[in-house]
Amino acid sequence: MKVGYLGPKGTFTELAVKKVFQGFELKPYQTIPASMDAIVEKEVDLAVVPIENALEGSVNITLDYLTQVIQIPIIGEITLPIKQHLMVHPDNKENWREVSKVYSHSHAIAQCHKFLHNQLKGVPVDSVSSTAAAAQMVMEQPELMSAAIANELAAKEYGLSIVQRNIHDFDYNHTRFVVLTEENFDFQTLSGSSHYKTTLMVTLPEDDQAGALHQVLSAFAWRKLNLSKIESRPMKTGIGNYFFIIDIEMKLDDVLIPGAIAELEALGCGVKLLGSYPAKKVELD
Ligand SMILES: O=C(O)C(=O)C[C@]1(C(=O)O)C=C[C@@H](O)C=C1
Repeated sequence: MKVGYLGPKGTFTELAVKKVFQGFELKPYQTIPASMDAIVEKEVDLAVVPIENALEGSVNITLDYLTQVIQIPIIGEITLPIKQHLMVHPDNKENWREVSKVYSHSHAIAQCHKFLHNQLKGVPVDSVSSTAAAAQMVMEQPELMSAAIANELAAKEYGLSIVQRNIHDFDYNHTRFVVLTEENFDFQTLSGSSHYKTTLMVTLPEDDQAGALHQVLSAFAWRKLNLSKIESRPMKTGIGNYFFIIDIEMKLDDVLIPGAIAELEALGCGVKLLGSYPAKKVELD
C-alpha cells in the first residue's frame, strides 16, 4: 500500500508517517492539497497531513480542503513532538548570525517567533511549502547566506549544519496529523492505539438564531460527551458565516453520538461525520 504525505523528504509529516507506517511505500507531495488529491487520483491509498499544532493552532488549509473540497474520511491520528532547529549551509556555520534570510513553513515560523525576534531581529523571514523544502533551498544556495527552521532529519537529508537547537518558543510543542483514506483500513491494529476520537462538521441553521451554538454544545454536554476541540472556520459565503469542526473524545457508538447528531439535526443544523478513528501518540527517537 502507498502512503502520500507532505514532503519533500525530511518534513515533520515524514517523521510522523515513518513512526507508524513501517514497511509501506511512501510518496512525498509538495503541498497539503496535493497529498490529499493523490488519493482521489488513485496515486496513493492513504495520505497523512498536519491538522493542528499545540502552539499555532489549526492548519487551516487541511481543515478547509477536507471540509469544502474533497470528502475523504479521517481513519487515524498521529501526534508527534515537534523540535525546531536553525540550520545553515556548512560553509556559513561560523557566521550564522549574519544570515540574510530565514525560510520555513508558516507554522514553524510562528512556533519560533520569540527566537527570531530576539536573535535574528530584522532578518526577513519567508514562508515556504514545508520545513524540509526550506532546508533544501538553503542547501542549494550557499551564496545567499540563508537559514532554515526545520528538524534534525532535514538537516541530515540536505547536509546542513544545525547552529541553534530547540528554538521553538514553548517546550510543549506537538503536532497532530490525520490519516486519510477511502479504503477499509485497520489503523487500530497498525497503530496499536485504542484511544478513539470522532470528528464532526456542524453548520448552524440558516436563520440566525440567538443561542444556536449554545444549543449545539448542550447536545454534547448533557450526554457527557467530552469535546477535545471546537474550531470555527468561515463558510466563505459572507462575513460572519461560520461552520464548526468538533472533536469528541470517544469512538462512534450506537447511542450517544447518534443521539447528539439527531438532536442537532432536529435543531436545523447540518451535521457531517468526518471520521471516528484511533489516535496514536508517538515519540521522537
Ligand atoms: O513543514 C513540515 O515539516 C510539516 O510537516 C508541516 C508542519 C505543519 O503544517 O504544521 C508540521 C509540523 C510542524 O508544526 C511544522 C510544520
